[in-house]
Amino acid sequence: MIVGAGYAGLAAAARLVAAGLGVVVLEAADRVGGRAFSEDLPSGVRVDHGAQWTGSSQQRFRELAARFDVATFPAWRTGAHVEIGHDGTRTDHSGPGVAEYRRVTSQLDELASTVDLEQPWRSPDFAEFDAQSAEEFFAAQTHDEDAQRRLALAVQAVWCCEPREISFFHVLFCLASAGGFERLTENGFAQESRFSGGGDAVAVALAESMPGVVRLGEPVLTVRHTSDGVEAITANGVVRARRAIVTVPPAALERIAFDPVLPPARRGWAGYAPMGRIAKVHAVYEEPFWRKKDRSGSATLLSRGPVGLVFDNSPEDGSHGVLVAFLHGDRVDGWATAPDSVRRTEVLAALNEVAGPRARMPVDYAEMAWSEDGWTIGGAACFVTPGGWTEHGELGWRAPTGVLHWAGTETSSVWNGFLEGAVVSGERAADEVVIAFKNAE
Ligand SMILES: Cc1cc2nc3c(=O)[nH]c(=O)nc-3n(C[C@H](O)[C@H](O)[C@H](O)COP(=O)(O)OP(=O)(O)OC[C@H]3O[C@@H](n4cnc5c(N)ncnc54)[C@H](O)[C@@H]3O)c2cc1C
Repeated sequence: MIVGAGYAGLAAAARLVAAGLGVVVLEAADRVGGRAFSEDLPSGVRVDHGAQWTGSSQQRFRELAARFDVATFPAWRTGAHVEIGHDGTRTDHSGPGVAEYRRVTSQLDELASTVDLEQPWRSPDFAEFDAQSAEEFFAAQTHDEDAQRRLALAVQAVWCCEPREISFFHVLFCLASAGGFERLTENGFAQESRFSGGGDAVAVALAESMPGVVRLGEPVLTVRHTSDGVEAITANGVVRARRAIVTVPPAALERIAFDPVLPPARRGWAGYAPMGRIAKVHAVYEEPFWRKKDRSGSATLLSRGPVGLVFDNSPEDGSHGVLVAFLHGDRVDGWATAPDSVRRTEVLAALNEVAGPRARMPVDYAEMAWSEDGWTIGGAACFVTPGGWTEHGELGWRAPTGVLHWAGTETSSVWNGFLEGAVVSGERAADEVVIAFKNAE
């Protein structure tokens, strides 16, 4: 059995079905896709509340998309980028601190190149890097406050937390898993293209390719496991299997009662792996009016407001204009709990800064704060707090617990935190199950 019908669970299921095994996927929500969730707004525009981009170096995911004829198109980028500085200064280029920022990020790449992705605890200076936060490392490398603000925004954008919260080793590990800082943060890599049918289109196609396998609206409440098998008690009954692959993010494990309780390392790991905080807000317009002024619609906001990044998320056919605002880390916390009208006003004020007064008058408007999502409880992924890798990485990260196997993007050595990581993790866990069955024959 598989717990969770996000990309990890569906990729695992497809691998097991291909190996001729009987599989059931238990999904709490009433849809597949997990952190990839697309929706048609009243204007007819389809938006991605969750994952939206893919890049050509995300090989397994692209292969799956091609298998199901899910088309992609290049993300909209032409025109000038806007940057709003911490003091509100607006420029059409990058402001101060860029050279120093680049010096530190190339240092990060150098350190990341030494990370052992399969056994991270064997990496050089592992314990030293894991003991400190990214903030501590940055402060020791540069006194340039503008560069530090840029580094902070990069951490917020990628890990959806603050530099003070995240293990510096975890930053290096993720950089290594993606192939470098540039691939994570610069246009044309992780943000190269979007899906014509939405970020969950491949998930929907995968589920449809395995009729009867996925059971929606079936949250797993308790998992009883022995050396002989596993029993999941769901809201609808009991499901039994020889092995289980659990794909929920570590932070969501606390919603499942395990009997017997999970080993200390696995529980400890989950305690060091909180979910990031992210919200996306889409504002839809009759046309992408910013392009008439040769603006790309993309912006970096180093100012104090809730919005950190803005992109042109217009549909492929250009029938409407869509701006998407990203809110991350501390910036989400106060915003998400503010009254509707305050949240909307703050986001539209930021879009006004970026694209001009027409941005204040969208024809459609949609918010999604992932911390409010009942089953995923945050995003884009879990991050690891200082000391977590050292305390529990070796035994708690993804080593199987008897008949329980662990998947989900957080367990991936490749593109950890991304769709690609989810697929790779699901296939790896499925292979563990197949090998376990062969060994038992
Ligand atoms: C706002 C946002 C933007 C993102 N943008 C991108 C992007 O552009 N590109 C990219 O590559 N990645 C992006 N990501 C990350 C990407 O979405 C994730 O890495 C990926 O979807 C994780 O897949 P998963 O299968 O590991 O986990 P999930 O998608 O979280 O799947 C886990 C599933 O388990 C279910 N579940 C939880 N608890 C239970 C339970 N008790 N019983 C049964 N089911 C349960 C959940 O409902 C969920 O469906 C983004 C994420 C977010 C939130």
